[in-house]
This record gives sequence, C-alpha cells and structure tokens, in this order.
Amino acid sequence: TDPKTIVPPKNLDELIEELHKVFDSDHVNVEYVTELMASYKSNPKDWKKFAIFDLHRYTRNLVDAGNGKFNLMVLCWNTSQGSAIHDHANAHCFMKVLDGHSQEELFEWPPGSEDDGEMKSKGKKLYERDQVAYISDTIGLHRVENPSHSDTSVTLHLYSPPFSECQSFDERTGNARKVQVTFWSQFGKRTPCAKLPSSCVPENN
Ligand SMILES: O=C(O)CCSS
Ligand SMILES: [Fe+2]
Repeated sequence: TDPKTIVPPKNLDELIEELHKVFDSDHVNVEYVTELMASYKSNPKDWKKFAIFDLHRYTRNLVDAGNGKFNLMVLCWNTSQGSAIHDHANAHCFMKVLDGHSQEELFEWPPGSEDDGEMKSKGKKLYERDQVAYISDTIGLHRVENPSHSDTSVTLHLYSPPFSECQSFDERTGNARKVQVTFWSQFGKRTPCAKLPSSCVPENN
C-alpha cells in the first residue's frame, strides 16, 4: 500500500470500501490512510444526508463502524462552533475537511498535577476542503473549530481503534476529565435521546 499507487475513490462508499481493506491488517499505515482520505474529492451528494447542524453544539454522525476496527463519522460545525481541548484515547485520528474550513489548535500535554496553569498552545493550522489532518496522543492534544462566522463546516473523522470515552482538558488549569462521546445520528438515523427527561427537550434536539 504505497501512497504513490493510490486510486482516488470515486465516492464516499468507495472510500469506505478501501478503508475496510486497509484496516483489515493490524498495522495502520498512517501515511497511506492520510493520502487515501485526501484523494477522495468531497461531494455533498455523498454526505449531505449526514449534514445536520445544531444551534448549540457540533453534531457527530456515525457513518460506518469499520468492522469494529474504526469509527467513521461526519461532524457538522455551525458557525464558530468548536470542540473542547481533548485527547484521542490512544487511537489514531484522521480528520478530512468535506466543506468549509476547519481550524486545529495543537496543545502540549499538561504536566499532569492538579491546576498546572494555562495549557501551552503549539500553534494553529487552517485546513481547507479535502485536506486531511492526523493526530494521536503521542503528537499531543488539540481543539478543532469552525473559524467562520458565516459559513458552516463539515469534517470526516476516522478513529481507530474506535472509542466512546476520551479526556477533555480545561485550558486554564490543564485539569482533565473523562467525557463520553455520543452520536447525534448513527447510519443516518437520529439516535434516541438519553433516558433523562431533560435531554430531549425541543431546544436540545
Ligand atoms: O470526535 C470529536 O467530537 C472531536 C472532534 S475533533 S478530532
Ligand atoms: Fe480530536
């Protein structure tokens, strides 16, 4: 799987098919997966059914469960929405811009005692349509944002191995707390709200 011999997938389904093959073996060739995801030319026809924007928070929409080897999801960022600073639970994280722009700010791991003080930024990078970013815990932490005040942003994320919990960090103190990541939809269907009555009030949907 030499990156030079990549045949660009014609659509998202072909990309998914190739990803299943690539992740069948245990070793992840980060360079190959990055180039493969970059070679797919974003086409709204492929992903618009997952493009659901929420007023309060970016939505996470599971597209494929990768035979248990990876999760592939479409994240939809309304204007100026962003994530917390977070890690990736010892998994590979590939992020491709499908529409709009995505700004990544990298951070060092905090020293790890309580209230270490302001976390250290390692700089910001702006990604355009079809570009792919890669991160893993050995590289550091990051925050991802839609920098635009007028346009929405859609990104395609692949996590391998899949995870349902990661750590979120307080920028001022470096303190970490475990968070469960959830899906707004799975395979195109809205996930049922949590049992809690408050989680289903109209404005939270
Ligand atoms: O999966 C998430 O919610 C974090 C998006 S930036 S990798
Ligand atoms: Fe991330």
